[in-house]
Amino acid sequence: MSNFSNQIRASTSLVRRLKRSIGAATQARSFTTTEGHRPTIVHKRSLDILHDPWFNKGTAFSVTERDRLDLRGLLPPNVMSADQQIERFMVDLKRLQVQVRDGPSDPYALAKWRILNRLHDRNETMYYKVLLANIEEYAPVVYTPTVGLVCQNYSGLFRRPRGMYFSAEDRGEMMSMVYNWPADQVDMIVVTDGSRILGLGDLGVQGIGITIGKLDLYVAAAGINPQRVLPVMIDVGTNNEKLLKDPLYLGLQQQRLEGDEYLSVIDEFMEAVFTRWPHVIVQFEDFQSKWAFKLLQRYRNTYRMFNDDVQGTAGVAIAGLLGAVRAQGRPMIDFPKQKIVVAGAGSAGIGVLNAARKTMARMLGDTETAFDSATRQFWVVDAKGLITEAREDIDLDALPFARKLKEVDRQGLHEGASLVEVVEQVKPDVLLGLSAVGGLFSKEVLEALKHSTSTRPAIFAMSNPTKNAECTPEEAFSIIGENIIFASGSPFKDVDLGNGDVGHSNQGNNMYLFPGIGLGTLLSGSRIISDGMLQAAAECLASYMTEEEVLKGIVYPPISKIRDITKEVAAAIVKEAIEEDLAEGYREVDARELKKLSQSQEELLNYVQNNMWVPEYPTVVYKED
Ligand SMILES: NC(=O)C1=CN([C@@H]2O[C@H](COP(=O)(O)OP(=O)(O)OC[C@H]3O[C@@H](n4cnc5c(N)ncnc54)[C@H](O)[C@@H]3O)[C@@H](O)[C@H]2O)C=CC1
Ligand SMILES: CC(=O)C(=O)O
Ligand SMILES: [Mg+2]
Repeated sequence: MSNFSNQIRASTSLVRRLKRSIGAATQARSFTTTEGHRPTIVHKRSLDILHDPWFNKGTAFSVTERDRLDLRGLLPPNVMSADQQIERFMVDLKRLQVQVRDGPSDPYALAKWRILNRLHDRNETMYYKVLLANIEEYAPVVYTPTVGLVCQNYSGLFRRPRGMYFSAEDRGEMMSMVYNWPADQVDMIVVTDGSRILGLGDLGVQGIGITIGKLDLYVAAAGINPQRVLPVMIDVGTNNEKLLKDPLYLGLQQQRLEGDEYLSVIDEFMEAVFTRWPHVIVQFEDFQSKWAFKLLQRYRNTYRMFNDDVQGTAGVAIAGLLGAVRAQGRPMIDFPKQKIVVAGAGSAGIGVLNAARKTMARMLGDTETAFDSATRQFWVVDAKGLITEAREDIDLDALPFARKLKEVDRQGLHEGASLVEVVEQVKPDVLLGLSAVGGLFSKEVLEALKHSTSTRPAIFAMSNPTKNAECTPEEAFSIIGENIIFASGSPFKDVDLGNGDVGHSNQGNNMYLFPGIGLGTLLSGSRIISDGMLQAAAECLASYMTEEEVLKGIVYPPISKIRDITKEVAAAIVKEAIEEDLAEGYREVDARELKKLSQSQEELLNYVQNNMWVPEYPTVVYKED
């Protein structure tokens, strides 16, 4: 344990291969006669048929065919005609041609994604080998920012299905549908309902792209076996008017289910996956805020699940915020003195606020007074401006952070004050954006931040993808000056400050935590994912950065180190699960043995490392069923 981590503890008492063998040995025979008279006889079902270019019809399989061939849930729900399929393909092809001529950047990224995606479909070992060896170059393609563009264009890009689709039409069927997935063991599921994909809003069924991107990182960073990951899309409809009217949209064309109807679908899904795979871990991803918190509360004490946007983001933000304190040359225990303005009070913003307040309060002694005092360090601005107790219909999750009217009055502020006004008056140490509004940290806002009382103001422009970042590092360094800390959710290049120095652009993204949270939970065999485990993950990330790096303004590791940091985070999770008596062991390592090996950090790290899948070809032998 590093000094830094000890300091935290002391000062705060912080305290798939998919069963491709199915049918592989069976040979398909086809008796082709006059079209429409005799059926084609196949000796394959399920994914094998979708992966067979001779018999695959993709989205054109009829509902009855889907039932006969065990395809329910393996395809998006909307059945397409062959003409529609061709139209969709041509629209996509022509759009790409036009865009290649007119503007190179997006199509280039999409073209790279397509090439990688085809490799993913042909050869997973090679795909992950390529990804891992070039993670700095390709993470931005398979993950943010390009994955956002992929989701926006998914109906056009869709070729081969990957993952499972559970739709509102599948109610009552999910318990049997889960058996259509060919893998008997699934370790990690990433699920979305597509309601808030990155900062791009409701993308309906097209949101499956983000679950695939996140699971790519699970394999690359955490070494989760690719045969044991499952991307899931729960299609309860969409409120995206454009998609509702689009004849080529692949999802259910109805308004989203709400209330108990919505909950019953998610409940049924959870029950089904945990019945088939009792040890699976489910990561909720990009659910709109109004459901993110409710679902987390509903399931977190019963199932092995977490919400990445609420909890993963919070941990990453805490690590960065602590790094920003150290970068000022101050002890980390000064964190509770930081004045923090947060723009955005959705699932991510509120998640960060709750966790940051808790960390401060612990540092101050964990009393009620400490909690109150910590709360006063935050000013929250949403679409309606500064949140105060005068806000009508205030969101219950934001209520604890509503500023008292008397206080804001003294500060020359008021209910609904603009972000510029707030930054001008508060002169914060940190300006953190999780608003999904690109350019929100305008010239005026950044000018106002020049008057920060901090010796080294920190700007966290965390919204994704790139175009939604609240500001760019060039803007931040050029307007505020060299002596700042900058982090963004999607990657930006470092800034050449013109004097031989570099302005570091950190990537503050939950990718530094979620793979380790999943891996650590798996290897500990913990029944649930506790706050303590998440706190341990955040502390581990914070302590990963050396004093020298932090003083240079580097508060997050480079993505090239993602496997290493993930291993450390996983070990921290395992250790905490053992301490909280939640660990039940993994495979042949039972709880007692786990406890024993966790006495030595080296042994614990070896245990984690030895359980990480590596993309190397195994020797393949054939055996008849
Ligand atoms: N860097 C990272 O690791 C992560 C980044 N994010 C990003 O955070 C963003 C927000 O995600 P959610 O909280 O789930 O979304 P959300 O839609 O629930 O919340 C957005 C919030 O921003 C506020 N907002 C809108 N316009 C604003 C304005 N002009 N000024 C101030 N606030 C404004 C809204 O009122 C709302 O409170 C997304 O872009 C997402 O990509 C989310 C999770 C992780
Ligand atoms: C990074 C992430 O989870 C998001 O932007 O939603
Ligand atoms: Mg997310």
